Amino acid sequence: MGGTASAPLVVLEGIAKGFGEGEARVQALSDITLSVEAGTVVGLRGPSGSGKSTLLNLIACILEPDAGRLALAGETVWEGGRYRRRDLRALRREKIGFIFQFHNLLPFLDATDNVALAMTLAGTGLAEARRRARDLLDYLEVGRRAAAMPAKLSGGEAQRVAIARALANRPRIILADEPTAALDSERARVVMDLLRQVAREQRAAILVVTHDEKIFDRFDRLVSLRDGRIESELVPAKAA
Ligand SMILES: Nc1ncnc2c1ncn2[C@@H]1O[C@H](COP(=O)(O)OP(=O)(O)OP(=O)(O)O)[C@@H](O)[C@H]1O
Repeated sequence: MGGTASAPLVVLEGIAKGFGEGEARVQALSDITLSVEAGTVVGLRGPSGSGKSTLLNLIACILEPDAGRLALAGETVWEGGRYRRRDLRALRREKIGFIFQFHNLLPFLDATDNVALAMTLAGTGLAEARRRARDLLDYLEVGRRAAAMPAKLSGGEAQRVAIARALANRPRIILADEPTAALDSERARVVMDLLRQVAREQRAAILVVTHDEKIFDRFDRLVSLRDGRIESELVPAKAA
């Protein structure tokens, strides 16, 4: 890793993104400059339509920016009107883990295989993938549910399985879209504390889109978007 070890894992410089043409044009993001270091959990908040999902999708290379520079894990990924990497799918698989509001577990695979699948798709053999899946489920304290089908898991358990899946390929960057929206306060805090632990122990950068005020104190930084711009940023007071 050498010189890039201490560089921020996510860097956006002057990023802009619009949708549509002419009268119907919507400027979803304007002049976004933001860096996220390893070991940090950043919250993204803002009113509906302020650009939170667009920002996450740009970092994930699912949407292409119109202007600016995007660098992930020390590598410039988009600049000067084009992607600097050809294989965006491989980039996503290697560098990024995703966690969604509704965990999106596959209903016909048990917890272990939901996690293992992410690894086999990336080329890991099935036996090794299952072994690591069980280790991850243990790490997230849901190991005793390893053989359960998603329909039998509680919301909090399912979200931990989804986090295990997001960690499967050891991504340094984790993007989460409202990961606690379907959970009560207690479980939401547990999930956020797990994400904090992952950030610290695995030196990951985690960005979480959230409307959920009950977890605001769990972030290292809380960035507020309004009308596609960064309106403010604060360091929340930490609750015990
Ligand atoms: N694919 C698209 N085509 C056209 N307009 C879009 C598209 N995606 C987003 N937008 C517009 O871009 C702006 C930002 O949307 P975005 O979904 O990023 O907001 P958000 O902050 O995530 O909102 P919410 O909290 O409701 O999910 C909105 O005006 C939205 O209507």
